Amino acid sequence: MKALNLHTLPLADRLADLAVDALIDEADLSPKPGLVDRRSNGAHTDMTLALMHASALALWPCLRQMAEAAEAIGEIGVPLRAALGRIGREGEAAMLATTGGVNTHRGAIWALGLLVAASALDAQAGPAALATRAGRIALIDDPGATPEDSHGVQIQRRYGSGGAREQAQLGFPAVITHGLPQLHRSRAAGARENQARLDALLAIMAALADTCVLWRAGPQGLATVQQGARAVLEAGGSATLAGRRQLRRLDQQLLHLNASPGGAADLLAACLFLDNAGSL
Ligand SMILES: CC(C)(COP(=O)(O)OP(=O)(O)OC[C@H]1O[C@@H](n2cnc3c(N)ncnc32)[C@H](O)[C@@H]1O)[C@@H](O)C(=O)NCCC(=O)NCCS
Ligand SMILES: Nc1ncnc2c1ncn2[C@@H]1O[C@H](COP(=O)(O)OP(=O)(O)OP(=O)(O)O)[C@@H](O)[C@H]1O
Repeated sequence: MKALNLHTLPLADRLADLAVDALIDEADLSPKPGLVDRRSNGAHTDMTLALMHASALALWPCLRQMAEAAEAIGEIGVPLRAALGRIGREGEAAMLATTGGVNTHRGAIWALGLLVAASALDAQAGPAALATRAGRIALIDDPGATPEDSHGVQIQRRYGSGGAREQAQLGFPAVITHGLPQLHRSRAAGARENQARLDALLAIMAALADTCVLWRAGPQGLATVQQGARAVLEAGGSATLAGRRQLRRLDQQLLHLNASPGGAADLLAACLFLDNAGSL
């Protein structure tokens, strides 16, 4: 039987496949502190692993359309930003229809949408160049945006924290400076892939002002998340017994605080996407 040559699939299909794979891998990764994973629903009462999977799969058409729009428009500017905004809002509607109104992947549509579009403009670019290019798209005002009072907007007002929008506009520093280097360091040190990914998530958590955490647990909760994530890595990471003990402790603390690092989880998916984008 002739093997299927994946490279014959259109670029936009391959990018959407890669992004959905990253979302599924993020959801499956266990044990994640406070988040939905294979073990439990973490600090969430309205989400399950099956719901995360269904949501991820429902986003495939939206991610493919974003890549197609970038290929068709061919350059960074207002027309591309407007197209991504429109498709992103349709993606959010598809997500909410699939989950019965639960916000499973809002931040992920934003981060992966920008990265998929950046990759479609130049599939040969490396992770740092893709993140910078995604940041340039995020800096453009979306002419179709309507004012909203999301949790992120309220947190920005209360604490001045820039959240998902600013993280993208800066070129995803939590991923490029923290998540990806930690993923590579842990792999090089002999950690299993699952452990290297957990370490990458922890490195992102330690660096990020996650508005999901700020919303539910305030600045004190955010400090607990950041310090706890750092403590796991300083103990040797999730490949060591001491690191796993700290990770268990952090998970219990987050459940007690009802806090969940959802923004860091979205950025881990972005990190996994960028790690694999070279294999296109
Ligand atoms: C910019 C976005 C994320 C809205 O941000 P805002 O902070 O107002 O919203 P909200 O609190 O509902 O969601 C934020 C999401 O980002 C994640 N997040 C939280 N903190 C961070 C952070 N510091 N860095 C990255 N992601 C974060 C969370 O998981 C959450 O899901 C985006 O959803 C948006 O503007 N959507 C409109 C449609 C659009 O333009 N889409 C473009 C597709 S490329
Ligand atoms: N494995 C995961 N578990 C939980 N959340 C995740 C996971 N992966 C990504 N996320 C992100 O976390 C966000 C969910 O956070 P949260 O439930 O705090 O949001 P909310 O619905 O805005 O607020 P709340 O439920 O606190 O009122 C999602 O938008 C999603 O982007």
